[in-house]
Amino acid sequence: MSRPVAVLVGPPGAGKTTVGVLLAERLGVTFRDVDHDIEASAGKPISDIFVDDGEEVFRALEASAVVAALETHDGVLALGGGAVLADATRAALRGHRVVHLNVGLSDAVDRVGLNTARPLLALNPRATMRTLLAQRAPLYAEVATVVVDTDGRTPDGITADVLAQLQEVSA
Ligand SMILES: Nc1ncnc2c1ncn2[C@@H]1O[C@H](COP(=O)(O)OP(=O)(O)OP(=O)(O)O)[C@@H](O)[C@H]1O
Ligand SMILES: O=C(O)C1=C[C@@H](O)[C@@H](O)[C@H](O)C1
Ligand SMILES: [Mg+2]
Repeated sequence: MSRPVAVLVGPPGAGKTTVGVLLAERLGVTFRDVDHDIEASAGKPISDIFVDDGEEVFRALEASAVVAALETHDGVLALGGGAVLADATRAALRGHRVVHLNVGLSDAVDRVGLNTARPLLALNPRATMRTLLAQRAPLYAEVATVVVDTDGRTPDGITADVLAQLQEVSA
């Protein structure tokens, strides 16, 4: 059984996909994004899964996709922003190197913008993001072995910090 070299968690706009790609390049490993796994197996975008099937169905697909990816991927793995909501997913993350990319309200809203690909943030993005950050902060903290702040920082700088902290943890 393989295990990821690092699992990235954090809210929408934290930069899991952006930093994950850079981190994988720096480590010479492959990058995998559970959001993409779900879209590939459902054959449609996440926004369509939310509209056609509802959030509950999406969360069930997500929980299975996370377990499958944790068991089979040996590179860098990014989870969806809400994956940590599932008790089973938080339990499955125990023993893994989990990097929480931390982002504050202002940077998160700026980065996510008005992009309708994020169904939860399609209406009133700022208020929704504020609630989501507050509700999920303890869940990211519970699973993280490394925390990196991303506000006002470039993806390259964040990636260097993640690498340094991962090395410290495994030293
Ligand atoms: N450090 C950063 N500074 C400025 N912009 C950034 C930074 N990191 C990511 N971005 C931009 O913010 C947007 C969201 O980034 P990204 O898709 O990587 O976030 P995510 O955490 O994967 O979000 P989601 O949970 O929705 O998948 C993208 O347009 C990306 O280019
Ligand atoms: O924060 C969330 O709940 C989500 C984040 C995205 O990565 C996707 O997994 C989906 O849009 C839900
Ligand atoms: Mg992403």
